[in-house]
Amino acid sequence: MTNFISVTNMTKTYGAGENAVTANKDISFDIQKGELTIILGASGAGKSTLLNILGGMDQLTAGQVVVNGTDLGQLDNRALTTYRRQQIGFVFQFYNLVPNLTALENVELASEIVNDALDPQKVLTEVGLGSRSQNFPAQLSGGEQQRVAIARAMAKNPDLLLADEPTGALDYHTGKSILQLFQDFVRQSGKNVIIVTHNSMIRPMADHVIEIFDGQVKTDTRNDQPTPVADLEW
Ligand SMILES: Nc1ncnc2c1ncn2[C@@H]1O[C@H](COP(=O)(O)OP(=O)(O)OP(=O)(O)O)[C@@H](O)[C@H]1O
Repeated sequence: MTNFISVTNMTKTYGAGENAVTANKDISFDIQKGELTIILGASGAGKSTLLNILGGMDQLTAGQVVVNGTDLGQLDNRALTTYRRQQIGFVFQFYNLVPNLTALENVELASEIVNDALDPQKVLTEVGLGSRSQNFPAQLSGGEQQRVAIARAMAKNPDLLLADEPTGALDYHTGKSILQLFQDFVRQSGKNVIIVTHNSMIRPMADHVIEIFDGQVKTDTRNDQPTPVADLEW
């Protein structure tokens, strides 16, 4: 197995002097190719900070982060932008769709900025929204909007899909169907998904769970036999 991601003694501090906040402290872990990884932790533990660094949205303060052979600490802003564009798909808690564009146009927006994009209509069909492509976000339920957001992230054909509390605004059953989509995507594409959550009940669905407490790695556990989302109850 090859390491797809290596994080070594990574520290992220916001601000300076008396006001400095160290959100990630000396974090180390590896992630293998094709893994569904869950980063687990309470509010304020430093999960989003870690995800933002992996996604090139923020720069680390110390240590090393290598994603798919790219040493993120060595990239200037311009190179980080290219990295974000070409290699990363993001899914957020509140979907972040453009309200005056249709579902299809929202997905096209992402596919247009990369070289090897997938067909937007096809991807919408894959997430179960093939017949809703002409609807605007306000005409879709929360779960459907999140499916559009996932289609938008997947259409870029990224090596790494990052999701920050993707079911945080959804009810139990809708949330479960969204998690199923991520698990299917990993199994079918062999690509990597990292889900950040505070919900420890979903940990059995992952291949790998990294628990963050107070900015540090508390536990790092691999799961040889992850549970299909359909069999999970919480
Ligand atoms: N841009 C920033 N400037 C200053 N402090 C920040 C910034 N971003 C995060 N922090 C601080 O870093 C710490 C970790 O925040 P982070 O958002 O990573 O936690 P989290 O585990 O994702 O929490 P939540 O689940 O509530 O989003 C917090 O104390 C937060 O206030």
